Amino acid sequence: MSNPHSRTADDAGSSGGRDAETVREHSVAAAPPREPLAGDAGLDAHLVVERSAFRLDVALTAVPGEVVALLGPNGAGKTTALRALAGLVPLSAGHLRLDGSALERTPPENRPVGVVFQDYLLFPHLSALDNVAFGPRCQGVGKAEARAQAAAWLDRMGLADHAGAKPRRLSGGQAQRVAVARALATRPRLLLLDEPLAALDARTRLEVRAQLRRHLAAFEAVAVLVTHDPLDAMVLADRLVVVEHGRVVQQGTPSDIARHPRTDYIAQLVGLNLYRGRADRHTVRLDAGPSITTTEDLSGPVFVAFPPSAVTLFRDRPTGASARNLWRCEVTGLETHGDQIRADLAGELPLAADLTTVAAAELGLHPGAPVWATVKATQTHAYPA
Ligand SMILES: Nc1ncnc2c1ncn2[C@@H]1O[C@H](COP(=O)(O)OP(=O)(O)OP(=O)(O)O)[C@@H](O)[C@H]1O
Repeated sequence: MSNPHSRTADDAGSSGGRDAETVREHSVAAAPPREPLAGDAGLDAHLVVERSAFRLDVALTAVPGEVVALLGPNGAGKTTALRALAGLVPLSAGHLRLDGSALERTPPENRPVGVVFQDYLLFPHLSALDNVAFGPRCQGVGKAEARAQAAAWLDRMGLADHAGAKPRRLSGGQAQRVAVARALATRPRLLLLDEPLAALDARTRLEVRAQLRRHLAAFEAVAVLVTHDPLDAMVLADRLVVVEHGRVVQQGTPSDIARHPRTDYIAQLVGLNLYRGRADRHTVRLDAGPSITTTEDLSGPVFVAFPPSAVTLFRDRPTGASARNLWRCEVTGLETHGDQIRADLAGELPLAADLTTVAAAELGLHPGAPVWATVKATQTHAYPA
């Protein structure tokens, strides 16, 4: 979702004359009385949105504390789904319940929903502190208390020194964190993030992704993020919901989906072997399993990722091959995707490997076949967790 409305927040001044719609996007006014149903905590949505040549029909559920990523190609309907959750697009059919309360008819400003937009939409005339204090103020919190709450959020985001800065003085990564703080300061029961890292350069993205992951892990309500980027989705989310042509084509944990992609798009996009471990220079000891040698020189908790195409399989233990990143595995599944075969491997390191049909035939791969798998350190990618 690039810009949910055609206007910007330029006219959001520091005093009362703010654009009503802008206010609505970022604030949660006192919610009308709702009648929660017992045992229905979290999100239960069936989003149906009819457009001239497009129909979104997506069921989405999540429990409090869960981070769900909506992943899909351009035009799949991710943005439409996010806007429907925010109340910026009406449902044509279906339902939307949050913590047991029906929200279909609740206007956006009354939904307990926080949104972080792709371009952040920070109010340019307000300091970082006042941007964050804005939500609590709209909820009726007194000025001093709202500012105190905002200061605490900025502190949590590592931005205490930038509280007085206007958005134009903030780096992309800092502005992103202010936008997250602003959304969280309203204490939403549903946090929506639209391509939260897309506006950042590659280097900043790494750092901000790791920080965002920590904040999302600490967030006790439901978070839904939209992204094109499989790595963002896999690192940030507990569960991926892949949408193509307005429909959910697959959902599951990142590792389930990477190992058992159900469409060619997913196979290409989320084909990523991803592990957590602890780095000591170029060696990462995995939380469960062996070590992986990487080119990055890191220490402490990290992720290591490599694509299935980086894995080379051998029938017999390769002689002369470096002992690094060499694992004995067993084929547990084979799936064809176009002219590629994805092999699902179990063993000391569960992983997915892509190979051509010719290579698979030459290796005589079949479920139960023992194989040796290698990955060059240069084809792995390690980054702080
Ligand atoms: N206002 C609109 N009126 C009619 N059709 C629309 C409107 N906005 C989007 N669409 C169509 O709805 C479909 C889904 O668009 P949407 O923006 O939700 O996809 P997306 O998955 O978010 O794509 P992207 O990743 O490119 O942002 C597309 O076919 C798009 O052309």
